[in-house]
Amino acid sequence: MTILNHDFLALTLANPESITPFQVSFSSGVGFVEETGILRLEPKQASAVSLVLSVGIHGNETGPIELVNQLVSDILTNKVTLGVRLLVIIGNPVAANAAQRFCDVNLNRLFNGAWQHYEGFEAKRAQRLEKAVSDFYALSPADSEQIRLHYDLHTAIRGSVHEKFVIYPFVEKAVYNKQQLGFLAASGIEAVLLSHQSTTTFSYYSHAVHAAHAFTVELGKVHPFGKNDVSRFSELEKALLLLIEKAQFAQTPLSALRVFSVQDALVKDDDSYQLNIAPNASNFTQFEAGYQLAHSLKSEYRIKQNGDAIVFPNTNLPIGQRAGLVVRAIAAEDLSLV
Ligand SMILES: O=C(O)CCC(=O)N[C@@H](CCC(=O)O)C(=O)O
Ligand SMILES: [Zn+2]
Repeated sequence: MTILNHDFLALTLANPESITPFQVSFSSGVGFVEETGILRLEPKQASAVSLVLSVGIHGNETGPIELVNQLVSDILTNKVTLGVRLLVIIGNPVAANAAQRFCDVNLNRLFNGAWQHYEGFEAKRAQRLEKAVSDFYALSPADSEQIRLHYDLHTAIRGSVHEKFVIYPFVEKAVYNKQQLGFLAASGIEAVLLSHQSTTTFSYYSHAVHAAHAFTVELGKVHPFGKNDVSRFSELEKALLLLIEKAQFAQTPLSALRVFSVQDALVKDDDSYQLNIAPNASNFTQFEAGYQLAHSLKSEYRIKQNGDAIVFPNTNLPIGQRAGLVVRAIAAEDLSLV
């Protein structure tokens, strides 16, 4: 018999590939373990908010997993009252057990159906996670009365000038949601990157396919299980509690946010591809116009404007994948908001 024992993370790591579905009750609702690492929590009282919280899409990004596992435990033990529909996802339990970012393929490149071109655990998992999100939102029609949310929580390989930041998925008409930005600012997010193109990430999938307010949320530097200082997530925890218990969005003025537009995605085009940065360079390190940021036998990339900065530099990946983003600061007042 499967026992949840208020510890969704322990259950998931003990059953990394699959689990027989089962149900649990708690005072403010009912929980359905639909598959390993996929827990749907339905409140007793009907709610217009359907919130997806995903963590561990990269197996070694443990801080957000610990944060969300504690939240789930507090709901199951009735310390926190569930006031919204909540889908909790621990994305890649196999990689989490191996303390690795992924096993065969980067799971966060396989959404929007990209999984169809790959094999292995991550490909199957991306398909299963899309189905979980799809089924979850199907129970909350995409109309003006319903609010679909997806916060995909990560930690980054490197340190960062702005410790906590989000990637706002590419939105066709470049109109951004004021309430969501205010909520992110209240959650301790310091910077927002406005994505310049469609991608195959989990948050982009929820935005593009399900019209959810969806964000990749970076919460600091990656650490192993047990080595995270979860007090660094306290503002996010507080804002999530208000959302989960009362369906309210904490708000901080948008002036607290630095905004960046993504200018270019650097793509590794050859085995010879190199980034000309210090090995320990932080995310948001700036460069001067003309600086040769990347080169390979096939191409080079020079900085276009003074102050353009790099985020997520990484060349330890297959040819064809993103080796970094070049971002440029823009004035928050220039954003079109709704
Ligand atoms: O630190 C890094 O280089 C990567 C951290 C990370 O996993 N970031 C996400 C961002 C996804 C997005 O662009 O929305 C990723 O690379 O998958
Ligand atoms: Zn990640």
